[in-house]
Amino acid sequence: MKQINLIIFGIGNVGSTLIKQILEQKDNITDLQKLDIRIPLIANSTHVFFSDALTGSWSLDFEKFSEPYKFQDIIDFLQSNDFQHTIAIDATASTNFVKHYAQLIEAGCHIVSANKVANTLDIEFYKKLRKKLKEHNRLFLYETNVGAGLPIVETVQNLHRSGEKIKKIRGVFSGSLSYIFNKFSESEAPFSDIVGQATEKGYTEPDARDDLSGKDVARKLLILARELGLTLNLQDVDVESLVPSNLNGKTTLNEFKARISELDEPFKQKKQSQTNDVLRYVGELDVKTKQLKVELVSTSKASPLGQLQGADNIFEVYSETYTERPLILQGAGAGKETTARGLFTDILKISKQIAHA
Ligand SMILES: NC(=O)C1=CN([C@@H]2O[C@H](COP(=O)(O)OP(=O)(O)OC[C@H]3O[C@@H](n4cnc5c(N)ncnc54)[C@H](O)[C@@H]3O)[C@@H](O)[C@H]2O)C=CC1
Ligand SMILES: N[C@@H](CC=O)C(=O)O
Repeated sequence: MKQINLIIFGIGNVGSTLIKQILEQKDNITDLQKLDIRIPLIANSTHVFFSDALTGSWSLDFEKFSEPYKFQDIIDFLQSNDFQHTIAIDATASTNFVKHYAQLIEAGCHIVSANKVANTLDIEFYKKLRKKLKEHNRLFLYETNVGAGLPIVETVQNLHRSGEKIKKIRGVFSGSLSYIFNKFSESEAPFSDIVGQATEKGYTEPDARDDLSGKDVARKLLILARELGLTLNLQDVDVESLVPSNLNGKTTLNEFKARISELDEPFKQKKQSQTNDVLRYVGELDVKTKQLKVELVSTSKASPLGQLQGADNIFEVYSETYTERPLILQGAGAGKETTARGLFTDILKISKQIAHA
């Protein structure tokens, strides 16, 4: 029996669902996989809760017993406990938090992340992180960075590592925008109401402008491009933003929320003027030309992109083997359950690897 300690940062939609899934599966995993999974620490942006044994009432315990913390408290906790196997889970959307990855690795943690920031900061940060992981013999998995629980990152990595030349990846990379345009195309509701629904369902980023501006899709394209060895940066992605500049930039999130209905009329007009059946927000990565672009397109309802339902993503991978007809991955591309399950899968992959090392 190997003991695996998870320290979880971010207990919002995804983090709290992950805790629920782990607690539900804990006994099965102990019996079948001989892994004793424990969660000795959970934290949000301000408070941490140290626990001997997290139970189903963890959120009440967190409210009552959590305490304000500095990041050094986490490192001190790891050093004083000297756990044999620790995995740090990043279920935040924080840029500040990823700057602590190096310290976590030095303190012995492997990392599993849903947060796309570490993989999309400048290429120097990206390379340094991988060097640090190598020096300390630690693992970093981030399948949920693209397509939530869909295994697109691993598929692209496997094809690339086995020498398959990937030429193009195209598709709908955003679960929230998939949901938004599916609903918007089929209903009379104003655009802003549908964005609100996507946020309520947990599909959007904490700041929905990260989705609407195309930044989230740009990040996903960049993550796949870097897997293929392209040393590009976020600025290299050509993005058609859906947020007018007067609501982006210096506008606070609360101001944006108060004024989001300003998007209703322009989107109504876009819908009325489209030449085809449905709107789709499409990402494309052309490996040869190193061009990454994100744009709103009007497409036939009968096409694979047009047939998407709910918050589904679709990824079409064109390569030397998959030339005429691409390899296709399709399914829910956002949502707390599917994303948490993706994190859980990454945790088990690392656990098995370290348990058998
Ligand atoms: N919701 C979805 O469908 C998917 C989400 N993701 C990613 O999962 C991550 C989390 O998303 P949600 O759970 O929806 O967000 P959320 O807003 O519901 O939760 C974020 C959590 O992170 C915490 N946090 C923020 N800064 C922190 C810091 N510096 N240290 C510790 N905790 C911090 C917040 O207090 C909150 O508990 C994001 O990076 C998102 O891109 C990835 C795939 C799908
Ligand atoms: N906000 C993202 C969530 C997953 O990464 C999306 O809409 O796809």
